[in-house]
Amino acid sequence: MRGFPTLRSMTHQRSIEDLRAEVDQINRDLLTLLSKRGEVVAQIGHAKTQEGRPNHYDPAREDKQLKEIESLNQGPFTSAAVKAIFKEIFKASLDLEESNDKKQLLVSRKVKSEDTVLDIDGVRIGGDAPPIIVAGPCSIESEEQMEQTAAFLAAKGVKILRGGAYKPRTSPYGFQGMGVDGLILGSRVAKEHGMLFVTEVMDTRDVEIVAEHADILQVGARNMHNFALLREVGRARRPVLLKRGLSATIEEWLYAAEYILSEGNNEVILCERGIRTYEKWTRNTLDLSAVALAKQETHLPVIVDVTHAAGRRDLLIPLAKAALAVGADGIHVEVHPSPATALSDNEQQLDFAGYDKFSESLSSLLRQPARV
Ligand SMILES: C=C(O[C@@H]1C=C(C(=O)O)C=C[C@H]1O)C(=O)O
Repeated sequence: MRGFPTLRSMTHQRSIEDLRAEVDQINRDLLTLLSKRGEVVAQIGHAKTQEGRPNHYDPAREDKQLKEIESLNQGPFTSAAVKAIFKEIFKASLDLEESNDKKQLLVSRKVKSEDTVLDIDGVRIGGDAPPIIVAGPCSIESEEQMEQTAAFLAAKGVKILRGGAYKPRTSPYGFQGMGVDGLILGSRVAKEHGMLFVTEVMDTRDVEIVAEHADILQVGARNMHNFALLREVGRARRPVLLKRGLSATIEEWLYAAEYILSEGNNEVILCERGIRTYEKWTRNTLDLSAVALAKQETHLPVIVDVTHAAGRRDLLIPLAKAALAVGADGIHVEVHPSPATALSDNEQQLDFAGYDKFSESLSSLLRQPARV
């Protein structure tokens, strides 16, 4: 039939409203399919987590799907347009997998929104407690050294005495620590002065003996990735001070804490101690954003080891002030009666006069709980 369209043929052309109603229905169908896809993807994500796969992102799998989609595409959209849409779907799917994973982390605020406050024999750490000071020598060296340090620090109101009995030294020929004798000495001296004793454990085989003598077990920066040790301290019924690894990302640090919590030990104190960067004027670079982020993402107390972060005495006061300003729940600082003759870290430990100046400079900040 030729000529102008008749009224009848025109009625075949559907109205915009009618077409839009169909689009609305297609949107609903697409959404149903997308949600269904999201549920399946979430199950894939869960399976990956259970298998212990470190990455959810799988570019090869995404690529395979894009190739198939391209070969099936018959228009009207170009392959580039269809692929762009699917890439968005993959991205949203990956976000879903990863956020589900985070949601389940025991360290996360999504699982426990309120601050964890440790109460170790009346010493409160985290939440609304005023910031604590953990102080003492790098290594336990002698009775006289420990006695003098504990007496001095206890008189200044310090409640937690540190001191290494097992030392992770760069050189195997460096002083390796006093071992069990150091544990016995450190715990006795701390007790005599009404202090808690924190010391590092480096080996799964030592966890039991260290837990017998220490009030808090320290996992050092070099062992943050020692998953067997993390699990073992997770089984020990003692609070754990977990230092961030030298080159660990914040995520790796929090996963390390997760290892401990996953074994049933919820009493973990995170400790930022500076990370390795290209900077040479400081031993490490204090990562203040890690402190703020760890406080934001987790419910655990976070303290800052200013001694190792700086590696030099002249920066301890400003760095400690900065740490408290970003919400740290405490400061870790090395103090030795005679740093020049110390068997380890003699560049960075404070002597007693230095500690006096340090604590006076921080006194107003130490009275108040950290508030950001
Ligand atoms: C769902 C998966 O995880 C991610 C999301 C994908 C998707 O949405 O199709 C594909 C690969 C991964 O990056 C998977 O590995 O299959």
